Amino acid sequence: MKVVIVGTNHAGIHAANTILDNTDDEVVMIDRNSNLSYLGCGTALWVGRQIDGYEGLFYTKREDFEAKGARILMETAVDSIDFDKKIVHAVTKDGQAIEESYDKLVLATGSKPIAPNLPGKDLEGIHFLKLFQEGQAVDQDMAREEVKTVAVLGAGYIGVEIAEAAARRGKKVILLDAMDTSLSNYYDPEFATLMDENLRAHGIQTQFGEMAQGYEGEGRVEALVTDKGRYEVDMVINAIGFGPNNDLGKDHLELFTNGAYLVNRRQQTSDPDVYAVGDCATVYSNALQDTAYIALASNAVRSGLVAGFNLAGQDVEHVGVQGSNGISIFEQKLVSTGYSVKSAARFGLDVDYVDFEDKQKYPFMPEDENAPVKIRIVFEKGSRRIVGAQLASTYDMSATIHMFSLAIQQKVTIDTLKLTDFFFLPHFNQAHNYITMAALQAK
Ligand SMILES: Cc1cc2nc3c(=O)[nH]c(=O)nc-3n(C[C@H](O)[C@H](O)[C@H](O)COP(=O)(O)OP(=O)(O)OC[C@H]3O[C@@H](n4cnc5c(N)ncnc54)[C@H](O)[C@@H]3O)c2cc1C
Ligand SMILES: NC(=O)C1=CN([C@@H]2O[C@H](COP(=O)(O)OP(=O)(O)OC[C@H]3O[C@@H](n4cnc5c(N)ncnc54)[C@H](O)[C@@H]3O)[C@@H](O)[C@H]2O)C=CC1
Repeated sequence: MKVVIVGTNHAGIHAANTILDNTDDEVVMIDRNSNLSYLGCGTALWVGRQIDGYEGLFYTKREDFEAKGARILMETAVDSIDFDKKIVHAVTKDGQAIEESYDKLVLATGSKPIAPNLPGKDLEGIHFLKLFQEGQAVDQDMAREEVKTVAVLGAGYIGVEIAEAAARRGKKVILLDAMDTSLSNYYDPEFATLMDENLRAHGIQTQFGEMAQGYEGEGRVEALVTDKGRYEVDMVINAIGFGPNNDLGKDHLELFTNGAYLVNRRQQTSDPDVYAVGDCATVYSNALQDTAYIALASNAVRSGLVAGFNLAGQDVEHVGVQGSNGISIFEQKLVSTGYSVKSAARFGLDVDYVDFEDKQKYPFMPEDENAPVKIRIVFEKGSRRIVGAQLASTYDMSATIHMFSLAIQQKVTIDTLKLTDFFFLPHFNQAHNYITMAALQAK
């Protein structure tokens, strides 16, 4: 069998490795970029000089796939697919048109940053932050002495992380968002405002509840204008979310409401010979118990594995996802899974919640290794199954969210959690720990 994979980043890589490790199939991998496996999560760490450089942000290379027998065509853009004849049409970097036939096709074309369609959008100094090359452009622009003020449009995950990086580079940073807090897609205001205070405490100016209306400047951006003000800036980074890159299959395959390729639990699209994985495809949300779109590397990796196993002849169903995520900015850490109270309402879930706050360890433990942890557990009224959790602390409590992720997946109720056995050792936690104490509040 011949499998063609379009897109060789996280999702495509994991599909390819799974097929190559489990079959003798012919595998052809095609990507328009010159690099593969770039961990975008490291961009802010590198730009903010928290790590030495970008070299470690690539975890595999073309030679690794060639060694396993794959043919890999980089800097080759697929421009169309004949789904009836099962032929992929592409153009190499030298402008040569090529064709690849397939028995099975994997679309792993990822996502595109949403581009604000505002006056002045083509001025110099306005950036996006997805590709490695875009990270390099941001890094180089920030190195310029004249760039003193950086505006970040969108206070989601990318925006907050790059705002921290710009502040660490000594820039004056203005972080703007249409919503009233940062991270509003992931956290309720009681948690998001902790991040907002943290950002402001580190000198970042937050302008929330403002809609950008245009960029101004002569050749290069000089100001960002919103419905509430005009901000003089030397550089702008746009980070208002991702949308699925469905260019190749949108006229042939069934799509989700946002344009993502609709896939079943085996990552198969409406064309049984075409699989879609990663940010270009839908996921099954266990919290919602329905199809959703959640662009995350963690989802890309797992969906690539599922498609790979099925293409290798193993019948594997995706268990679904919770959209578990985390962020660590200066000292503040936030992790969440499933839905917040706010996002549950947006998705039509009728929920209740419990809150608790306590120190991670007993107060007799050294102060510098201890800190308060705030937790919220969200559960569905009626079924009482857990559908979300959020935690905030300066202590690294991040691993706790894995348990909640599994709880949502397995439909654990808030009542089960009340007496669930959690180990206790003073070095780590308290006997009446904040998970138990929060769950016990549920009426
Ligand atoms: C700055 C940043 C930080 C992030 N941090 C995190 C994080 O901490 N945790 C997390 O879970 N997620 C994070 N993400 C999200 C994560 O990077 C994405 O969810 C992930 O990259 C999706 O992987 P993918 O393989 O589906 O798609 P992509 O990474 O978008 O890759 C798609 C590939 O397809 C190729 N392609 C597209 N069209 C064509 C074509 N026509 N012909 C040939 N090739 C094509 C592209 O060149 C690309 O290589 C972050 C993203 C960014 C930008
Ligand atoms: N730590 C992690 O897990 C990370 C995950 N990612 C993922 O990458 C994807 C893209 O990240 P982001 O671009 O940060 O998307 P996002 O969805 O996290 O945030 C987008 C933000 O832009 C705001 N916004 C939307 N339209 C706007 C407008 N017109 N004007 C002002 N603000 C506007 C939204 O309110 C939101 O806060 C997401 O799926 C994210 O989860 C990215 C970085 C880190």
